[in-house]
Amino acid sequence: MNSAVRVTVPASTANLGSGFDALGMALAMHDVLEVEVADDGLLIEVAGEGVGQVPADSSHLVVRAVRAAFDACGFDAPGLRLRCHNKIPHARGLGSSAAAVVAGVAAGYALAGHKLDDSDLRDEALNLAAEFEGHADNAAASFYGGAVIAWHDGAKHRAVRVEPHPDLAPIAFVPEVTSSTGTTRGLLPERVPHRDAAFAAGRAALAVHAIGTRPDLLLDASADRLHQEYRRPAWPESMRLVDALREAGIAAAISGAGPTVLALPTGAGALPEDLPLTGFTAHRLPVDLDGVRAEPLGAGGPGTG
Ligand SMILES: Nc1ncnc2c1ncn2[C@@H]1O[C@H](COP(=O)(O)OP(=O)(O)OP(=O)(O)O)[C@@H](O)[C@H]1O
Ligand SMILES: N[C@@H](CCO)C(=O)O
Repeated sequence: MNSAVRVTVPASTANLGSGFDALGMALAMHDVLEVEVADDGLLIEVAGEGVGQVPADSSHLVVRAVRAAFDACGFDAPGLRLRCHNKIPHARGLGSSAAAVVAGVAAGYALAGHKLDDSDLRDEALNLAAEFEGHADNAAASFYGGAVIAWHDGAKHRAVRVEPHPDLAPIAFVPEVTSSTGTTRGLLPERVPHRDAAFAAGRAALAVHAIGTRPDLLLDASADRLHQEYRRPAWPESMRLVDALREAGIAAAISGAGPTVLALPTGAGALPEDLPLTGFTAHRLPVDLDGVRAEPLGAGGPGTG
C-alpha cells in the first residue's frame, strides 16, 4: 500500500465532431496531483487553473473521486492531503472535470494498494470515473491515452483504445470565455431526424478509420449533425472558427462541449492567415499516448517531489 501518490493525468477532447459522447482523444496537457493519506482532516492546495474557484472541502471533485475509489476497494482513510497543480483550463471543452475524476479514481486505487495495470481493474476504475460524467468519452481518453471509442453496455461504461496515426497534429484553439457542459447539454433536442442519425453513424465509423489509418479523411469524418448546430448559440465565435477552418479544408470541430475548437491537421504546417482567431489562444498539443499514471511518493508525501 502507498501512503502517498503522484498522479499525472492528460486533458482530452471529446466527440471529434461526429462521435458525440463516443469518441475521445487524450492531449498532452497535464494536471499533476499529489494525494496522501493523513491521520485526520482534509487539506487541499490548488495551484494553476481553478485557484479560488474550486471548493476546498469534501465536495472537491478529486476528493469525491478518491473517496468513491476507496469505497469500491473497501478501503478507508481517516484524512487526506491533496495538492493539485492544474494546467487544464476549466469549462473550456478540454475534459478538465473528467481528468480530475480520473486522477482521483487512479489515486484512490493506488492508495488502496491496487495497480491499474490489471485490465479488469482498469475497466472497473474507468466505469467508476465515467459514472461521474454520465458518458465515458473524456474519462476513457484520460484513462487510456491515445484515441478511444466509449459506449455503455447497459450495465457499465466501457471503452477501447484506437492507436492514433502518428501524423495527427492536433491544435486546440482555447477562448477566454467558458461554457458549462451541463448548460450546453441542455440545448440538445430529445430527438433528431433519422437522416441525421444515419449521417452521424457513417461519419463516426469513418472517424475511427481516419484517426488510426487515413487522417486525410478527417474532414469528412469529423462532420457533425448531432450536437454542434444545436449548441451554436452558446459559442457563436467558436462555430465561426470551426466553419472557417473547415472551409479551408482543415478538419475541425468543437472540442467536447466547447467552447474550445479542435483542429486536426496532419503535420505542423502553417494555418491560413485569415482565420477569425481573435480571443483564442492556439495550443499545438500532441496526442498523449500514456493516459493516467500514478506513482508512489517518498515518505515525505506531497510537496517533496
Ligand atoms: N481539477 C479540478 N479540480 C476540481 N474541480 C474541477 C477540476 N476540473 C474541473 N472541475 C470542475 O468541473 C467544472 C468544469 O466541468 P465541465 O464539464 O463544465 O467542463 P470541462 O470538463 O472542462 O469540459 P468538457 O467536459 O466539455 O470537456 C469546473 O467548473 C469545476 O467545477
Ligand atoms: N460528449 C460530451 C463531452 C463533454 O463532457 C458533450 O459533448 O457533452
